[in-house]
Amino acid sequence: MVSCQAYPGEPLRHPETMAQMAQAAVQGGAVGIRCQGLSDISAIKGQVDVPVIGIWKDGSEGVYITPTLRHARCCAAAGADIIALDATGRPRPDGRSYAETVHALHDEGITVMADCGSFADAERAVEAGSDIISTTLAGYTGEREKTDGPDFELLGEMIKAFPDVPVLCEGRIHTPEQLHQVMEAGAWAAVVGTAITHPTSITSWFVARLNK
Ligand SMILES: CC(=O)N[C@H](C=O)[C@@H](O)[C@H](O)[C@H](O)COP(=O)(O)O
Repeated sequence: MVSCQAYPGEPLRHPETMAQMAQAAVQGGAVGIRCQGLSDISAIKGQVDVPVIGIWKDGSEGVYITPTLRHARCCAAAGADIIALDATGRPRPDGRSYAETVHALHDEGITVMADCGSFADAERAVEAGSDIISTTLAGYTGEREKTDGPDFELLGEMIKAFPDVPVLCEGRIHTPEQLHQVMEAGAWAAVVGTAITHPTSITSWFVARLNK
């Protein structure tokens, strides 16, 4: 699957642009799209037939990926097929726990993906009944080192501990070879973002190599 996101203030941050990006990714073989924000979700849902994982990023510190039940409900209303949310134990702006949020969403028939930053998050996410658990926040919550590539160690631990739960690998998959390794390790699916859809980062990788 491919994550199509542009960050605040960036030139590509426009729903139509992200919808075009998503279509281009699907043409290349993506079987699902992850995207951010209500406008992007609805624009992309209008243009692709593959499942869409929706998130709403609000802020940039603490719990910012779909931080409350309201954010998650809005993503579902915008058309997302799966809603991903921060599954850490950190305080959430609406005071609900992750588990309470998942239970409320399940009552409404919404499929939930848990963005985890550690094995403890994954345990809590499975306990809460998450439909999919993911390594998305590994390296971003201070609990694990930010590895150069995907966090293979956490991925392996999650696959081993939860054989009956779909485990998705997301975060810093930068090459086709890394994607292959992730799937060989037993991931149920993987999301690649920056390396496919963020030209500013990709350009900077080339520039950094020249300046080394
Ligand atoms: C930590 C966080 O906020 N991750 C975000 C989650 O939606 C995105 O910024 C990432 O691009 C996405 O997870 C895909 O990962 P990568 O771009 O590394 O392939």
